[in-house]
Amino acid sequence: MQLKRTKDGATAETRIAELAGLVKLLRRCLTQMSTRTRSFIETCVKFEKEARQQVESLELARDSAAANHKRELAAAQRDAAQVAAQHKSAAASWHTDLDTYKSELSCLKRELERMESERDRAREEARQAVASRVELESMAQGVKRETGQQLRELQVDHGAAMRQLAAMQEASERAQVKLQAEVAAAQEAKQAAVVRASAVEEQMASVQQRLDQALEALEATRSKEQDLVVHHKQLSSDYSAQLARCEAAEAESAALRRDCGAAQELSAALAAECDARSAALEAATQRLQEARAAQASSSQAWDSERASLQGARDAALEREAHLAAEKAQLKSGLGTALEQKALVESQLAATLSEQHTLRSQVEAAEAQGKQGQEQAQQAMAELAEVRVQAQAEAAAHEALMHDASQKAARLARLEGEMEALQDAIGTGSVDQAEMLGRLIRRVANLEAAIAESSSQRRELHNQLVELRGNIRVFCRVKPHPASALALSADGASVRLFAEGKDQGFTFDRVFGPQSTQAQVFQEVSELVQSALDGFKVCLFSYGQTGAGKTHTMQGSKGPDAQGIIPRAILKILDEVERLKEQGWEYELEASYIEVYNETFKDLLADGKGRDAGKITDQNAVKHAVAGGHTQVAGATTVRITTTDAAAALVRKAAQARACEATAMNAVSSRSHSVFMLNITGRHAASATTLRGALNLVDLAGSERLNRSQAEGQRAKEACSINKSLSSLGDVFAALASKSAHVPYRNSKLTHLLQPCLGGSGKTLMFVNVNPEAASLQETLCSLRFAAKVNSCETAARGGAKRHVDKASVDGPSSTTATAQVMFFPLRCHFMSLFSLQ
Ligand SMILES: Nc1ncnc2c1ncn2[C@@H]1O[C@H](COP(=O)(O)OP(=O)(O)OP(=O)(O)O)[C@@H](O)[C@H]1O
Repeated sequence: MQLKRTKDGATAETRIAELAGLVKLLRRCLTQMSTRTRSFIETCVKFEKEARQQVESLELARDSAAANHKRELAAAQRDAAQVAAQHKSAAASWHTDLDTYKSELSCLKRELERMESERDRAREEARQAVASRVELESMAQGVKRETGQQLRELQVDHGAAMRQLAAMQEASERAQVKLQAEVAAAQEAKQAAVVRASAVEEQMASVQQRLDQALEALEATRSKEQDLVVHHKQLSSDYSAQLARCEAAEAESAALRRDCGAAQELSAALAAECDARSAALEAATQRLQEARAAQASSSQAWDSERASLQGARDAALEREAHLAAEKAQLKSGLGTALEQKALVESQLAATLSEQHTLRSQVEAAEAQGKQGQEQAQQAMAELAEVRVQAQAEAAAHEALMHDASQKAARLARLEGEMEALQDAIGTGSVDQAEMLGRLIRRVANLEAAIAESSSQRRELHNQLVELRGNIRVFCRVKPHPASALALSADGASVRLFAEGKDQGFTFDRVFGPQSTQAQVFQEVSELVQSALDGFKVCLFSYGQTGAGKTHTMQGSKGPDAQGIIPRAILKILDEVERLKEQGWEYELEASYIEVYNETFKDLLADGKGRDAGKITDQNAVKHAVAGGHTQVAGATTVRITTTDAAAALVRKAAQARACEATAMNAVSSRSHSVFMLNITGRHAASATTLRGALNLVDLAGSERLNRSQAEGQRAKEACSINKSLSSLGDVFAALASKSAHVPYRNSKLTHLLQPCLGGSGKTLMFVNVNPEAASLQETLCSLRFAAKVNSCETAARGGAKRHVDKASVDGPSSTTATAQVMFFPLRCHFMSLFSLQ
């Protein structure tokens, strides 16, 4: 302006002089400027020194605060855990007690019911037992009575039978004696009768003889009589004849009388004759009379004889009759005696049979008596048994009653306790409710404290991670029998002899050949946790082909051989499950991208072939503003909810990955693969949303072109790989040199990973090295590259940022705020520097 303003009439000399003046002025200005700059630089240096001191003091304060925080957090966690445990244990014990009481009560109730039913049953049984006992007793008494009666009867019967038997025996004996006597008498009588009978028979014989004689005499008499009769008849006939003759004579006498007159004369003559005749008649009459007298006398004699004979006969008959009667009597006596004997015999037999019967009866009675006795004994035994049983039952009943009363008392006591408890619960419901409310409040406070402590833990954890550095480098050495590398004992450095000198490299962690996948993941798990806490996290595996990059990232089959990707997914899913309890809801969206020849390829796309899943859009990478998620347009996004789904996704991607044979590694990955997991966590209670991302990158081999002898397509791949790796190196270099411009867009890979690589992300790089002597140069290159990355400090640009959205008016999360406050002075200082520039 001064130079432009040319004064009128100014000459060259004046203008030179003027310019000289201006130059002087400028020199003065410059001098002043340099003085001021110097002083400013000095001030800056001073200020920086102060700032450093301040930072140091702040760091100290922060450390102490962090330590305090940690201590407080630990104490709070302990307190919270203690209180939670106390609460839990108190609630659990209270619930357990209550449950125990309830179960005990229900148990006791059940037991009581059972016992009551048992008691009722026992009562019923006891009643039945008593009734049966009474019945049995009555039965026993009846039996006893009956038995006694029977016994008595039997005894009486027995006695009577015995008496009867004795009497009968006596009677039978008597009867026997009598019978014997009678028999003897009968025999005697029989003998006598026989004698008498013989005598009678003799008599009878004699009588018979006499009778016969008499009969004979009678016969004779009869014959005589007949003779007499005949004689008489003769006489009678004679008499009649004589009478006839008399009559005739009388007729003749009359005739004679007449003739007597005539015959008187003649009578006289005839008188004379009559006389003669009368005299003859008289004589005949006389004779007749005499005959008659003789007859009369003979008849008298005969009559007497007859009478005597009749009498004799009658006597004999009488005697015979008497004898017959006697005989009959004797016979009847004999028959009677025989009958009596038979009777007696039958009586005897009957008596004997009766005796036998009686004996058998007696025996039966005795047997019955014995049986009765046995029965009685049995009944007595039964009775005793029944008594014992009844006593036992009574005792059992008593015991049951006692038990029941005890249990009833226990139940009553428990019911009382229960009532008391219920009263306590009822009356203390207010206290209980208060207590419960207090407990709930305490639990809520504790949960809040836990949430707070959890967020503090996150903050502290991230501070810790930040303190360790937002770009960290781990070295992993592949196992090899002839290792050209020497690992230090501290596990943080590695040494190798190359280019004529011993060279050492220090990293955040060095994993030896023996280190396992689990140990490796253990070290990176905090970064995975950071992704869940809302950070953009990126993990690389870098190294020459065959150095173990895929092994580290992907691993192989089997739980022990699994690499970081499957383990990270597992951890995240576990954490998501665990955080659900704290009210966090997480959403996991995964993509698997391949960067091949500077072109994106969707590894989850369906279809086969070279161009399958190829993303032609050059602006496919979309970084959302305000900490949102990065998306690759056209790439498949899969929502992960289970480990199986994640495993299937990883498998699919691994199959789709472009693997081509090279001279160095038969399955060498000629592309970079990026497993992108966008994590969104929402906490409804605190209206918080976290947006984290986990990018797990398996880089292509970093070997030099000539070594892999790649040609054509392989050479193009190698160029592309080298380009993207060198771009990655450039980004790290820019970050390391705190360059204003970081060339993220120089490669697709760095562009994709920009949010993680930048100051607000967290990066971990694995440098995988093959310790074989042949790979020494490549190993040296890899280690040098890793060492450069390790020297980067992205925290100087504001540190890692947690991407938290809060619906409340609190503004950004405390973590972010802390991180910003912590680095504010430095940033201001550099900002002012940049403004001056
Ligand atoms: N730490 C290790 N322990 C055991 N085996 C290993 C280890 N590292 C690598 N390997 C084995 O070495 C071989 C090559 O490893 P890997 O495929 O992981 O190499 P890479 O670096 O991914 O190679 P490229 O870049 O060509 O894909 C594999 O068989 C793998 O199992």
